[in-house]
Amino acid sequence: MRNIEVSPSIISSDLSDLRSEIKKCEDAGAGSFHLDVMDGNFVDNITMGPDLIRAVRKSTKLRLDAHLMINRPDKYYRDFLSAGADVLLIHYESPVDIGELINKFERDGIRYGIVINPDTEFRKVKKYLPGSEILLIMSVYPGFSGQKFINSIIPKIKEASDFIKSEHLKTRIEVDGGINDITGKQCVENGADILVSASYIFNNDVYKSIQTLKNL
Ligand SMILES: O=C(CO)[C@H](O)[C@H](O)COP(=O)(O)O
Repeated sequence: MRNIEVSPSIISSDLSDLRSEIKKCEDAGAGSFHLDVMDGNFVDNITMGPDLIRAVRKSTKLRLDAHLMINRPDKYYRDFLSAGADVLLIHYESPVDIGELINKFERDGIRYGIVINPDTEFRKVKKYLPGSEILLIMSVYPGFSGQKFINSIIPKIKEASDFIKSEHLKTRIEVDGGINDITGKQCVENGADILVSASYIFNNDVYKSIQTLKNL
């Protein structure tokens, strides 16, 4: 497995704890951090904004992906970039013109990835993949950590992986939601490159669980 991306959304909101947890994840071999940005509209939850991302940025040099679960990624994406996010993950389901937003990213050299919810078919985003660094396949309905992995998304990972190989694209497949040693293994076997995980890591020994996912 190439990359374990830790989602620190369930770590304490105490900043010194956040820093020590981040350090622990780095020492365990995490490849990047996944920052869940939720606005209480696109999903039924509110989480980190640019200021918290800025705090995480100060604590790590690893890649920061900002997963924008918000209604207006077009209006706010610059705030996340200036806070220190490296890659913007935008939902196909966002109520904005995704094609137009991607054109802006391409023009301005912004790194981005496309996210699809469990019910969204892979074929809908095929055309956006050539410039997309990441295709994030959600394995839960976005909004909350600690949900159960939805098994029916597995064929979508395989379909995306076959397509990416046949088109010789560089897009990496990431899976997020309910990832543990068992579900993570299924994702890897079907072509996932990056696994995002929060509860499996933080409800267990951080070092051991990151190592287990890395070794899948
Ligand atoms: O927030 C989420 C969905 O919106 C994620 O599922 C989170 O990034 C990972 O959490 P967990 O590993 O507990 O499923």
